[in-house]
Parts: sequence; C-alpha cells; structure tokens
Amino acid sequence: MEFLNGMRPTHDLTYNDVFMVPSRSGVTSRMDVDLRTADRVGTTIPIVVANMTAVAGRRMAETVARRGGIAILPQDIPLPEVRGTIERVKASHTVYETPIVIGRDAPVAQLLSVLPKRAHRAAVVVEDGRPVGVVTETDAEEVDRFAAVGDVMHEPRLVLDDAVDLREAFDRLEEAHVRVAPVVADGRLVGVVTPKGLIRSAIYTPAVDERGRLCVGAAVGINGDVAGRAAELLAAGADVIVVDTAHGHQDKMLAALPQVTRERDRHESETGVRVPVVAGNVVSRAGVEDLVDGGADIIKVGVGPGAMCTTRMMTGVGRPQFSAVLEAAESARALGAHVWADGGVKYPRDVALALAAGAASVMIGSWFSGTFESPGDLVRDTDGRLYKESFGMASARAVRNRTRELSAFDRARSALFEEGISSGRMFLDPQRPGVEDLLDAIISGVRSAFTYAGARTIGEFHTGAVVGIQGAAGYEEGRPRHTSW
Ligand SMILES: NC(=O)C1=CN([C@@H]2O[C@H](COP(=O)(O)OP(=O)(O)OC[C@H]3O[C@@H](n4cnc5c(N)ncnc54)[C@H](OP(=O)(O)O)[C@@H]3O)[C@@H](O)[C@H]2O)C=CC1
Ligand SMILES: Nc1nc2c(ncn2[C@@H]2O[C@H](COP(=O)(O)O)[C@@H](O)[C@H]2O)c(=O)[nH]1
Ligand SMILES: [K+]
Repeated sequence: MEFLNGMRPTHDLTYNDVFMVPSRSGVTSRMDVDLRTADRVGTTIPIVVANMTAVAGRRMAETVARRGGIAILPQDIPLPEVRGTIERVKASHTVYETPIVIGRDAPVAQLLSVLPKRAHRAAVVVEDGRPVGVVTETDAEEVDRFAAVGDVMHEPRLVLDDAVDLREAFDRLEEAHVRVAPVVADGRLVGVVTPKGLIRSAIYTPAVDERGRLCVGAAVGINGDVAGRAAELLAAGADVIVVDTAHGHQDKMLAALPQVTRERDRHESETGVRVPVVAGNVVSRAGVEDLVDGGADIIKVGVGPGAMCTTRMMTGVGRPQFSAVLEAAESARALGAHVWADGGVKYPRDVALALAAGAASVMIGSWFSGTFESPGDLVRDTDGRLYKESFGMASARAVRNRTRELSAFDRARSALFEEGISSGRMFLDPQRPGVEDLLDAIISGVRSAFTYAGARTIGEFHTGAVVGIQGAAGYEEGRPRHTSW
C-alpha cells in the first residue's frame, strides 16, 4: 500500500480517516477477483467471525464456512459443547442449507420460535427420514398457537435430488414458484435450497478442511490448562486455534503461546495436518515480533476498536485501527507471518481498508450478532424492530460466566474490571437480516474495491492500494443521503 502523493500521516488513523483512490486497472470484471487468503486457514473470503459468545455458534459457523469464511468458537464455551459444535459443523452439507426439522405434532408456537433460527425461515416435517411437509411463517399466520404443525403444513411442491445441477435447481424453483425446497439423497432429507442460496453457491467457494468438510476454529484463553484445552480443540478437529486475550503483549501470553504451538506440532506429527495458530491482541511492532517469536502464524490486531469494547474509554489504551493494522502487517510480513484485523468493522469499506492496510483477513463481531444466525434469541423492541442482544467478552456478564469456577468473592472482584458492554442491542437490517446478506454486501464491496485498485488477489491489493487521508467532512461526503437536505 502507498499513501496518495507520498503523503505522510502526522497521526494514527482510523478507517474513517482514510479513503482509496482508483488506479488504472486491468481487472475489468468484479468476478475476476480472487479473495482466497494467504494465511493457510483455508478461507476463500477474508472474513472471520469473532470469538464472541453473542456471535459465533454452530449456525453462524456453518453458514459462514459455506460461503468461504470461518467462525471462531469462543474460549468461554465448555469443551464438550465445543466438541459437539465442531462435529456438527463438520457434518453439515457444504452446499445445501441445514433444514429446520419439526414434528407433525409440534405446536405452532414452537414452530414460530424456531423459524428465525435460519434465514430461509421454513421448517420441514420429516417422517422416516423423508420430507413429508414444508411449513413457513405465512402458513402459521392467524392460526391458534396450540394448533399442530401437521394441520398447517403443506406437502412439498418440489423435492430435489442431491445430484441436481445448481442452475437446474434454480430454474425448477422459479418454475414451481417455490421459495425453499427440500433436497434428498436416496429419498432422505439432506438439506434445503433457496434461489438466493443457489446463486451464492455459484459465487462462493466453501472453506473446507483436508477432508472436504466445512472449516471452523476455536479459541483458548491464557489462564488455566491452556495446553490441555488446545490439545482437545485440535483432537476435536478445529482448523485454527486462536490464543486470545485483551493484552496480548504480556508475559502470561508469551508463556501460554508456546504451549499451544507445542500441541499443534504434536498434532501435526500425528496427523500430517498443520493447524495455524493465531495470537493477540496487539497493536505494536514489538507485540507482533514477540508473538511471532512465540510461534504464532497469524497475529490478531486491535485494541479498543470493537463495538462492545470500552477499553479506550476506561483506560485510554488502544490505537486507531487502520494504523495499527498497517504497522502490524508490515512487521508480520517481514517475519513471514500474517495479520487479522480485529474489530471496529461497520461497513464493507472498513473490510476493504483493512485489507489495503495489509490484513490477510478481517474479524467481525457485533455487526454479525444482528443476524438470524447469531446464537441469541430474536427480540422485538417497542417500535417492532427486531434485534439480538450482544455483549462484550470483557463485559461483567461475560466475565461472570468465564469465572464460574471461582469463589463468589473472586467472581465479583473480576467483574469489577469490566471493559465491555453487557447488553448492546444489534438491530437486524430489514434489507439484510441474515449473515449471508451481510457477506454479500461486504464481498461485493471488496471485489469492487479490488477492481478500482487494479488488483486480482489480496496480495496484489496489499501492494497496489493507494490510500489518502481525509477529515470528517471527507468521510461525511461519502455517506448516502436517504432524504433531502
Ligand atoms: N481487542 C480488544 O480491545 C479487547 C478484547 N477483549 C476480549 O475479551 C476477551 C477476554 O479477554 P481478557 O479480559 O483478556 O480475559 P482473560 O480471561 O483472557 O484473562 C486475561 C488475563 O490477563 C491478565 N491481565 C493483565 N493485564 C490485563 C488487562 N489490561 N486486561 C485484561 N486482562 C489483563 C488478567 O489478570 P487480572 O484479571 O488479574 O488482571 C488475566 O489473567 C477476549 O476475547 C479478548 O479478545 C477484551 C478487552 C480488550
Ligand atoms: N475491549 C473489549 N473488546 C472486546 C470485547 N468483546 C469483544 N471485543 C473485541 O472486539 C472484537 C470484535 O469487534 P466488533 O467491532 O466487530 O464487535 C472482538 O474480536 C474482540 O477483540 C470486550 O468486552 N471488551
Ligand atoms: K470501541
């Protein structure tokens, strides 16, 4: 990346402080852009879902991996649960969406509580493994909540065989005027498809492991039995291990990290699979160097930009994220390592700018918590707007959960040191309520940014992007106006 006209920033920059100027481009189509990442994680788009309890669960993980990204399961989730989640993500189909299955005798009230769990918002009634009914929210409108699903469902108008070609499947859905259809293999339900999902399957390449199963990562903290948890995560099939703490440039991290890389090396010698290790968070050259020295392949960068994060206001500590990523990426590159830009992403432009600064991938938390696929329950506010509750991993709420093994006194004391919001409201965008809708926006924005820079790959974008510095008025000028002024 270079600064426009050799400009030299006089202070550290946030994403809002910068813009990119177009360069002469030989990339004439946005479809010619290849967004595979160089960090050896297996992602085909540079998007990582943050290890936050309100964001990364099973549905998020499989949905994002199907489109080429990866989710990191948080360090606070008990091991048996993490194992089960990894197993189920790996068992999910790489093309077809996981169906919501409901019994014929289940009450409509139950149906309505499970429908928002998937963006396709339809459930399938299955008998002996075969789809015998499909039921949507419309079917349940103005029906008694205690009525049985069997009374409101309709027979599937279209059932597709799993050998069907994606284009043909799309045409058949359109012809049948069907919004969602079950897919079967030997008559048994294996998934569902929607027209939009089929188009996405033609655009995105799933992130898969060496055995062709969807990828998912998992995090470990720096306290407790770090080596033990890392070994368990590797045995469970995690495709990347994230060693994560607020202050990544501290002795405890530097002691924990080699324990994890040792387990990773042992796993490699036993299985032949090398699982990348990510460590963070840091924002300085020295921090990057020490973590790479400790064996990390990827450095997670960002202190304070997160939406749920109060660190900067509590401590004054942190660093404007664009400059943090720029410096960290430069140091990491010199050492053969990579950087994930973590936190503060609110628009597709922020992802493009993080990549311009040199990130291999970009981690997103809160923005994705406001989607159907995040783990929380869907809630409606007094104005009827749908939202999910989000909370920071250093909030009193998360700390209380993480320290549940400690004495009441120690738990209460730890919770005093909160550096995060305990109850944020992340509203679902009515136009983009699913995480795949957000991915579509992000990826189309990023592909477009690459063509403006004349870059076909993330590597070319790292070198080719030209970045200028702007004031608040420059940023404001770029915002759309939905009403007159
Ligand atoms: N990117 C960011 O800006 C931040 C991210 N987070 C996220 O919150 C989650 C929890 O992280 P974390 O709070 O580190 O909890 P952890 O459970 O990982 O514990 C942190 C450990 O580091 C010690 N420590 C020393 N200095 C600090 C410090 N300044 N802040 C926090 N801990 C410190 C703590 O000891 P003791 O408690 O005795 O001080 C404790 O032993 C992680 O997912 C992390 O990414 C949290 C804050 C900032
Ligand atoms: N200081 C805190 N940082 C937090 C907390 N919970 C998460 N985080 C960090 O934010 C990013 C995600 O950023 P977002 O803007 O996309 O939401 C996450 O990966 C953590 O590094 C917290 O409680 N305090
Ligand atoms: K913040």
